[in-house]
Amino acid sequence: MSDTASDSAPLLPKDQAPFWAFGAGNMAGSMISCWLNNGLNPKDMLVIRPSGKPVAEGVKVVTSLPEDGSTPATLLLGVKPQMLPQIAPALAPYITEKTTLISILAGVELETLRHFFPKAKSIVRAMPNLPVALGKGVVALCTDKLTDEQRKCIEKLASTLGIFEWVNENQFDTATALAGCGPAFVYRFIDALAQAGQKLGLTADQALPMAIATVEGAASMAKQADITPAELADKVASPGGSTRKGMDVLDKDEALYQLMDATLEASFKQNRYMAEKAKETIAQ
Ligand SMILES: NC(=O)C1=CN([C@@H]2O[C@H](COP(=O)(O)OP(=O)(O)OC[C@H]3O[C@@H](n4cnc5c(N)ncnc54)[C@H](O)[C@@H]3O)[C@@H](O)[C@H]2O)C=CC1
Ligand SMILES: O=C(O)[C@@H]1CCC=N1
Repeated sequence: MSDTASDSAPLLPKDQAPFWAFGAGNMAGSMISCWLNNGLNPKDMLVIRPSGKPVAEGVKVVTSLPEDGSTPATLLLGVKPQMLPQIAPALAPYITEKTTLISILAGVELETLRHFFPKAKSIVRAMPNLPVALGKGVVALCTDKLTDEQRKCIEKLASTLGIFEWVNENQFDTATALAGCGPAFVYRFIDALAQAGQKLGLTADQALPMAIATVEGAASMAKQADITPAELADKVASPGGSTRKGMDVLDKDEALYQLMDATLEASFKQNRYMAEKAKETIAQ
């Protein structure tokens, strides 16, 4: 894992601009706002989205692809994976031998992206998660080929969003399940922790902030500690105390581990399914 890019280069080198975003919903929108907050020049950015809704001060938003002959040096593809076959034919002519294409589409493989965008200089799959909005996200990355300069630029962009990790493409769906989907699982856990507290007598106004702060504090501590989370758990559990009694419930028949295995496996399988569906469209 890395949280720093290799040097103090600008967020987007001149030769990697203009930077277009095709589709800017929850995820691409969060990435863009983090980059803008960290020095991306809004003038380097063009957002193409059907709603035409503004993104940020100074960023041009259009509802369809420009027809003035302009092309992007870098393009962030942020539509839903199922949209790819519909949007690719119109977008492909804009993706030239000079373009770095960054796709955040869950499940859609490099080979499929290469089929739709054959001329792209490089294609990068990036799997961010929602906390990138705060610069506290996780970004899994893989690519088919990159020059050193492009790699530096990608790492700079990714490190601004949080920490990044290069993975093999055969690890990508697992990274997606763990980190891309992971915030949703953690939010569920927080909600469940708070609801359990309410059932035992706290009000919602008391339980929810306590649950959120407990997870935030525990995660910060796990990040800094020189022992593993499993060992930290044992430090909280005093012999004969109440934590152990609670952990006995989580640990019985490895209940929590089994639940997380099944959870990640279900997400992983859906990523594989989306990959196969996207591949079917290129076989037709
Ligand atoms: N939400 C999340 O936590 C994560 C999402 N992703 C990926 O991000 C992508 C988008 O997901 P969300 O942001 O959650 O969905 P979303 O529905 O918020 O965003 C989709 C965007 O695509 C745009 N769009 C639809 N048709 C278009 C067209 N013809 N031309 C241009 N733009 C078009 C929509 O206007 C919208 O801005 C997906 O591929 C997903 O796999 C990846 C990691 C995490
Ligand atoms: O649910 C999804 O498909 C995307 C991928 C990771 C997070 N959201």
